[in-house]
Amino acid sequence: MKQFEANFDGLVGPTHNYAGLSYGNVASLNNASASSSPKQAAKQGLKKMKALADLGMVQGVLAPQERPDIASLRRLGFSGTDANVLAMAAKQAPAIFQACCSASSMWTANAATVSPSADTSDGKIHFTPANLTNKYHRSLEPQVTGKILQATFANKEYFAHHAHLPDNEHFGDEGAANHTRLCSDYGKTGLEMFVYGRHAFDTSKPAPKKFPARQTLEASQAVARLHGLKDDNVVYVQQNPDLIDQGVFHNDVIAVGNQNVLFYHEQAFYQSSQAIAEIKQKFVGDDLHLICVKTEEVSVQDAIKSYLFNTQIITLANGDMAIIAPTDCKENSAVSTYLTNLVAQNTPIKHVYYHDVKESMRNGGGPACLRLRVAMTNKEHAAVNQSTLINDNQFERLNTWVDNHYRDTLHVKDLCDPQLLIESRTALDELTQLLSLGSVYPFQQ
Ligand SMILES: N=C(N)NCCC[C@H](NC(=O)CCC(=O)O)C(=O)O
Repeated sequence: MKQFEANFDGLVGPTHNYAGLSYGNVASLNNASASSSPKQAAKQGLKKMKALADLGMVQGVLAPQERPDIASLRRLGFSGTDANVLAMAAKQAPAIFQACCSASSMWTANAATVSPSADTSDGKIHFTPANLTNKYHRSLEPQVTGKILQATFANKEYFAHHAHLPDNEHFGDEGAANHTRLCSDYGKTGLEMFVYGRHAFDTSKPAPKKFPARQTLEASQAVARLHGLKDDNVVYVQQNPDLIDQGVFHNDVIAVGNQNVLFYHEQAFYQSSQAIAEIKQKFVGDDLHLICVKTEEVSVQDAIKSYLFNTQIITLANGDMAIIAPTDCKENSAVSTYLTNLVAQNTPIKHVYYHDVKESMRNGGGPACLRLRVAMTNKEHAAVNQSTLINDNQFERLNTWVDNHYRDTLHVKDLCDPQLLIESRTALDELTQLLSLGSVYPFQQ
């Protein structure tokens, strides 16, 4: 039976804006209050999805969330009509209000952790939505993310869905951004690598000093248990705390893996040589390619600015691997030189394709942030909600939908416009028809 890895990208929502919400994510802080283009952001994302579909990849889409999140604002005591809730919150608590307007669910690498059926004890694909406790605006996502995942992967014979971990920072979980699966083939049992930032229940252990560690070891261990993974097929690696303090807020900013390739910066991991030794020892297969980028080749700052490691590494139909990189990598001389040399070396990576995802990059989200990977068999592929898969028709329909409902520009001051809430809800109601999701949003209950 054929095995492959699908990418499910987050569709950018109608309220995409730069609110400087993510302390520790340098791009988010640097671009706070810049004006955004929700329409361009969504179309950039769709263009990348279509490019991968045209490369023969299985490409899906995960719907955005209802923003402004009126229900969350009411839970905080803002009351009256929806318009009044918007006006009251925007006036009395602008930072909280802006957090309730974020389109951050677009970064579906943070939507969940996914364990393919070749790894799990019950032979199903397991999903655990990330609780994203460290950032308030992201902590609003897991409930609806769970509903969207269950409407996308509905067939209980093939897909198992867990509740997100407890909403407490001891179990801070940022999903697939801190999870990499190494395997000799997508359909064979893989080594699932969980990267965490701190030990929540043992403060004697190393931890970053300046920026928060958003993922805890205990959260990663809980997900591995829930997914029924065997200890021999799991490795826990601590992120280098010094790098978190330089702005590496998720592991997918400094490392990325695909099948038998781990592409990472030499400073990525704490006690790196022990971590790599354990990965080598546990990897099932013989030709593991560890592509370690040295600081003198690409500095940590260049890696963070260009998102060299927030690239997607995909396996094409002919077996070659390709890197999907943001154009920011092309614009950085050290990084573009590195990539040009890389494809000429003797590694499985033979091609680099650049994509403009600048609207997302300005909030610290690159190509890999925008996608959730799901390795699957043909039968599991057939069991997915087919309306969520990108083909020529669905691409056209979604682009037209964006053209009809999205604003060309948006500024933080526009977020309390009652018309924007109406536009967003109208758009999402139509989207749930387009993607055959059913009523997944609070406003539809
Ligand atoms: N690396 C991965 N997998 N995901 C990137 C997430 C970026 C996101 N930015 C934001 O949420 C900024 C929102 C704002 O400031 O408006 C975050 O920090 O959680």
